[in-house]
Amino acid sequence: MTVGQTVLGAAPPLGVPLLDAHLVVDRGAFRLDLPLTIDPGEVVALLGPNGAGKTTALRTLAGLLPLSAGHLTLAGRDLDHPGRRVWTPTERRPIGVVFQDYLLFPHLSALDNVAFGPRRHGMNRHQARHRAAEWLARMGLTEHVRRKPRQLSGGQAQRVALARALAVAPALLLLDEPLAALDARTRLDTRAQLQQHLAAHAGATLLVTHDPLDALVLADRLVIIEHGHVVQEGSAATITAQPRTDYVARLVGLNLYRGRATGHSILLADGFRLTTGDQHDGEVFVAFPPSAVALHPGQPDGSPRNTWPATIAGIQRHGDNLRIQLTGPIEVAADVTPAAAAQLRLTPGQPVWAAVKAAETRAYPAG
Ligand SMILES: Nc1ncnc2c1ncn2[C@@H]1O[C@H](COP(=O)(O)OP(=O)(O)OP(=O)(O)O)[C@@H](O)[C@H]1O
Repeated sequence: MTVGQTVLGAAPPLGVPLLDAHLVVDRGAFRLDLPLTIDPGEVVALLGPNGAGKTTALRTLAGLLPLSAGHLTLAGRDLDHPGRRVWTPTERRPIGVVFQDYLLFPHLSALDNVAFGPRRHGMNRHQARHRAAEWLARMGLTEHVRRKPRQLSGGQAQRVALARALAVAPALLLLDEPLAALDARTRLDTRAQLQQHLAAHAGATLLVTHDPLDALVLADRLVIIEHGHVVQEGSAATITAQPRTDYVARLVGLNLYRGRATGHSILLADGFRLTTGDQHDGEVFVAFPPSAVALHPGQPDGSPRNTWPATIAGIQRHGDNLRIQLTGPIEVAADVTPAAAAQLRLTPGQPVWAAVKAAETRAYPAG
C-alpha cells in the first residue's frame, strides 16, 4: 500500500455511503439519536451547542462508547450493532482520530508517533517507519521527524497528529476540534493545509467543531444537533441563508424570528409586525443580518422600512465594528461602526430607534 491509498475494506457500491450509521446512546436523561451518513471523500461537520451530543457521537464512532441502539456500518462492515450483538473494539476499527489536544505520545519522536498507527494495524517496524516518514514529508515535517512533541510548535504537533491519523489509511477520519488549541494566526495557516489534506483523503471525514468558520471552510455538508437530535442539515450556503433555530442563527450571525406571514407582512409571536421583501402565506422564519439594522436617535422616516423604539442592552466589539444588543418589542443585534456609535453616543440603557429595510430581510417557510 502506498501513501494516500485508503483501506476501504469492502468498499460499498457506487452511491452507497461509506459511513452509514444511526447512533443512539442513552446517558441518563440524555439521548443521542443521530442518523449519519458520509460518502467517500466527503467531509461532514458536526456542530452544536455545549451538551448537544457531539463528543458522545464521536466516542461511539471511535469505539470508546457502545451504542444503546441503532447501528454503525463503515465500508460495508458492521462495527457496532447492539441488535445483532456486534461490537468492534477501537483498535480493530479502520478509523483515524485527531483529538483536540492531539494526545501525542510525549516520549516518542514525531516519526514513532506516526508509525504507531501502522504498527498497531500489523505493519512491521521498518515498513511502519517508512510509511510514517512519507506522511511527515507530506505534512512538510521532514526536518522534524526526530523531535519529541514538546519540541514542536502547536501547528507542527497538529500536523503530526493528522499524519498519525491518516497513516493508517482510515475509512473514517474523525477530527475533534482540530484547530481549537492553536492561536489565531497558526489556525489560519493550519486550516488551509488541513483543507488540502482533507481534499486528498479518499475516506469519509467527520469534523466536530464549535467554530463555524472551520465548518464553512472545511466541510462539504453541515449537520447541526441540539439536545441529541438533528435540527438542521445541508450545505453551508443553505444553512447560512436559512437558519431554522436560534443556535444556528447565532452561529451564522443572523437575527431570526418566527411568525405568520400574510403577503409581505409577518406577525411575530409577541404581536410585533415586520414587513419583508418576500411574499408568503403561513408560518415562516424571517432573518436579517445585524449589519442591516440602522440605529437613529429619533424615529426615522422614509420608504419601506421597519422601525421600532428599542433600548441598548449591551455593546461588544465585533471585528472592526461594534455589535449592539437591543431590547424592545423584539430582541435584535445591530452592527455599527465605532464612528457611528460615537456620533450617536451609544451607551447601555439608552433609548434609540432601530430600522431595517424590508428588502434586507429574508422570509422562508418554517414548515
Ligand atoms: N459520562 C456521562 N454520563 C452521563 N451523561 C453524560 C456523560 N458524558 C456526557 N453526558 C451527557 O451527555 C450529553 C451530551 O454531552 P456531550 O459531551 O456529548 O456534548 P457536546 O456536544 O460534546 O458538548 P461540548 O460542546 O460541551 O463538548 C450532556 O447532556 C452530558 O451531560
